[in-house]
Amino acid sequence: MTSAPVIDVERLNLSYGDFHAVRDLTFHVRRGEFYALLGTNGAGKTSTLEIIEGHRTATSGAVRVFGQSPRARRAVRPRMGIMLQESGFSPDLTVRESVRLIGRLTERTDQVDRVLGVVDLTHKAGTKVSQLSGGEKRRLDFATAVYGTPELIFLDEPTTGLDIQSRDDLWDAVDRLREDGSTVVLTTHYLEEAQQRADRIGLMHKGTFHREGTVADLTRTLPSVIRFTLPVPAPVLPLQATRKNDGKFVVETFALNKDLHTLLGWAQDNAVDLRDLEAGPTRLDDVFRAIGN
Ligand SMILES: Nc1ncnc2c1ncn2[C@@H]1O[C@H](COP(=O)(O)OP(=O)(O)OP(=O)(O)O)[C@@H](O)[C@H]1O
Repeated sequence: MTSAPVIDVERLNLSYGDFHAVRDLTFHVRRGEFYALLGTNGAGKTSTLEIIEGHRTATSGAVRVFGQSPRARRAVRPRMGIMLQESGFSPDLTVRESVRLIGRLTERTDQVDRVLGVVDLTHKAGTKVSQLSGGEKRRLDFATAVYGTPELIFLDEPTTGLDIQSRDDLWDAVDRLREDGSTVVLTTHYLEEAQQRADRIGLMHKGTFHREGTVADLTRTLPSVIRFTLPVPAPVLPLQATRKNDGKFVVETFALNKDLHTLLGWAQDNAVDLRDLEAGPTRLDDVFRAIGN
């Protein structure tokens, strides 16, 4: 990964009438990076992406994509693959015709059969869009990001409605695009997908960043959690724990390994059966839950 920025956003503002949807937002996405733009409902993610994609004009601020205005469509558009939440393919076109259309609209070159293979729709090539299942339509939407291996790919809730196999296939295809050097910008409410893959995350709330950084940056300020249930009666615990309404004990810690070691040693020494034991690093879900607290 080199450090050349593919996307530069400086003090971006967007108002819808009196409503200030994006507020002084600044961020950069580097070439080859996997950047996840996450946030609460109505945080301003779609509005921000629409400006970067050239679909909407900012109220103020500067946005550059490949060093150019996103409004310079002829220069910028062929280099971007945009998988929207709904691509709006005509219901009367076949899958093959739709994929061919992507080539014409994006001015990228590729082999239609290759793209059909990547999105696993070869067997549906002659089927009309209106006859596809929800998941198959979503895979056809994904073809817009795959066609011609664009340098910059936007994935807007890409796995919504996909079964596990199709999700895994989609992420495998994204991995291959990244191996070819593509930069990826993801929005999703499936936080685990971002946690597993994103190099950096911009976490939006009310039009601006609540936090920005790597997953480790975002999670390090919150404690890890150990949960378990105990048989009654049990000897006094070696750690400070809170007993929840469901009977589970919860230990919050910034020293997960050490405290887990202590707990397991105590259980063994006292022949205590630790039931339903769960322990793990802080998850992005917890960072989200802490927004506004
Ligand atoms: N065309 C519009 N006119 C007026 N307000 C709008 C318009 N589009 C979006 N908004 C408002 O701007 C705010 C940001 O919306 P946006 O769609 O960018 O959020 P989001 O982060 O993508 O949300 P979600 O996760 O719910 O999809 C919301 O409060 C929304 O109601």
